Amino acid sequence: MDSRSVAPVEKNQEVTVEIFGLSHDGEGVGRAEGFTLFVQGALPGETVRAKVMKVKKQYGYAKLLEIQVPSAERTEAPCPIYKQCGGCQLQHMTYEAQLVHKRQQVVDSLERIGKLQVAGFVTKKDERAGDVVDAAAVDVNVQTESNEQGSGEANVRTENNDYGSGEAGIIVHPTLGMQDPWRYRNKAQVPFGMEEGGLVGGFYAQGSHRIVDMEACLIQHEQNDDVVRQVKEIGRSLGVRAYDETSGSGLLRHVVVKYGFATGEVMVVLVTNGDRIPRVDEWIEGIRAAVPGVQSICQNVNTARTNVIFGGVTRVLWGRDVIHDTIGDVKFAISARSFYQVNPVQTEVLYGKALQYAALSGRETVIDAYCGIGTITLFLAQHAKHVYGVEIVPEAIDDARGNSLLNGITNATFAVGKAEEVIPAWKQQGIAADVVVVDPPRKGCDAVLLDTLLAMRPERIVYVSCNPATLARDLRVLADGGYIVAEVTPVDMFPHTVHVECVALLVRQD
Ligand SMILES: C[S@@+](CC[C@H](N)C(=O)[O-])C[C@H]1O[C@@H](n2cnc3c(N)ncnc32)[C@H](O)[C@@H]1O
Repeated sequence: MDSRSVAPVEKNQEVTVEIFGLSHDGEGVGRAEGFTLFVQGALPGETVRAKVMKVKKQYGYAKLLEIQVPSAERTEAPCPIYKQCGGCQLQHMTYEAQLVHKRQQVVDSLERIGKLQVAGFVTKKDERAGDVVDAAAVDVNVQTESNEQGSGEANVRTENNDYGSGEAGIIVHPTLGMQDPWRYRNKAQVPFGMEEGGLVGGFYAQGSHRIVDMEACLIQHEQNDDVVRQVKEIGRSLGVRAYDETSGSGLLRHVVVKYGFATGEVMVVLVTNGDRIPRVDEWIEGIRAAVPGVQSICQNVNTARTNVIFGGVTRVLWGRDVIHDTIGDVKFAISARSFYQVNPVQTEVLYGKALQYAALSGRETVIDAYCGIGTITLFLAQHAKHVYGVEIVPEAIDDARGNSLLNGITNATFAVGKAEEVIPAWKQQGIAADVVVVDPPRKGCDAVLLDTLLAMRPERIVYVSCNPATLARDLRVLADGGYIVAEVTPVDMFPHTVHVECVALLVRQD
């Protein structure tokens, strides 16, 4: 059936939309003439005029023209390139409202996807560092029509860890946000291109591959902005040509900058379309002179006609192959390619919550599945008898082993492989964990791994997730297998974007 004959609105029509919710991509969700429309830039509670751009069978997309009734949660986005860039999606919403929205996203997923019961909301102060948000205000801020959080009881079960049989529902805490939610990123990955004025480096204009020059990114640490500016200047002075993805010609594709918040150490990686960097000594001298904290200058070669940033070969042009950073009292070596959380301030909050949920006494055997470079593993090792970490990327496990040596940690064992293969093998060898921590990629845990956990029966499972939808799916499986999903704490790792990270605690029922 032709969608036009079904939908009560049509393309290019101007309509008034009452916005009642926020999509997981940060668009306002509303209705015009009973038809659901997604309107970028609109907020719940607003009435807007919008132009219909695309009509599908059940819903459509409309462009914001005018805000007729603004939301109290609306704020002026401070970034001058916010609308063109697309890297942030929520700058037009107050930070407090963003935190509420993120919690609601988690509640929605648990209820709708996991079919799990969420406890009535707690009238308690928000745990946001240094600031206080009345959770009652949070409570009324319902993001979608079908979501009611109820009034709830006091959040006392966390203290005595008595979750009963779980019938009271999952406690979903307020999102742990940042005191200062700006300039938090420790890594910049900036694409380079050519415009009429010469070399530019910045971001892809929305919906295109045109690179727009950028002087500053407000969620990036100032140091990284500064380094990118300096590198751009050096490239211009050396007459470097940026890579052109249409012709496949030109040299400089990306500049990646990593910054250790705790150490001040800087790594600069030039991603090049080819092996040879003409006048490489001048590059090195230029960067060393302009960037005081630089400890490592690397080249990564990527000649593939792809959007993927890094190619297979990385070499050191000057200095070390790693920089260091610390989270809490654990020191990490970070190489050009290794995964390291981009918001170090909130990483400490996230790992602290995972550690709290693990409730270690020092006598436990712990498994850390999807362990990356051993970040959570080494945190746990300081409080457990022994920790086993498993990760699929061999280089990450090399880093993890190096990081345990760096910290003098001797009670951590690492294995390369798929968690869903290595952990069943460990179980067969008689390794039984008291606590298991999982921190999978967005697609969540493999079904075999979940079955293995149910068979291994650890007392606690701590699930760290960057995707509430797959978290909810997996929690359902674990709940059906005899675990109480006790608590979930969202942690805001990426302020002003729609991304939300969570830590969930599951306790064995018997
Ligand atoms: C979200 S990251 C977590 C890393 C680490 N816990 C941290 O906080 O830095 C997920 C990790 O899982 C790894 N991974 C993906 N699939 C895997 C699998 N099937 N088995 C083991 N590790 C896997 C990825 O390489 C990545 O390092």
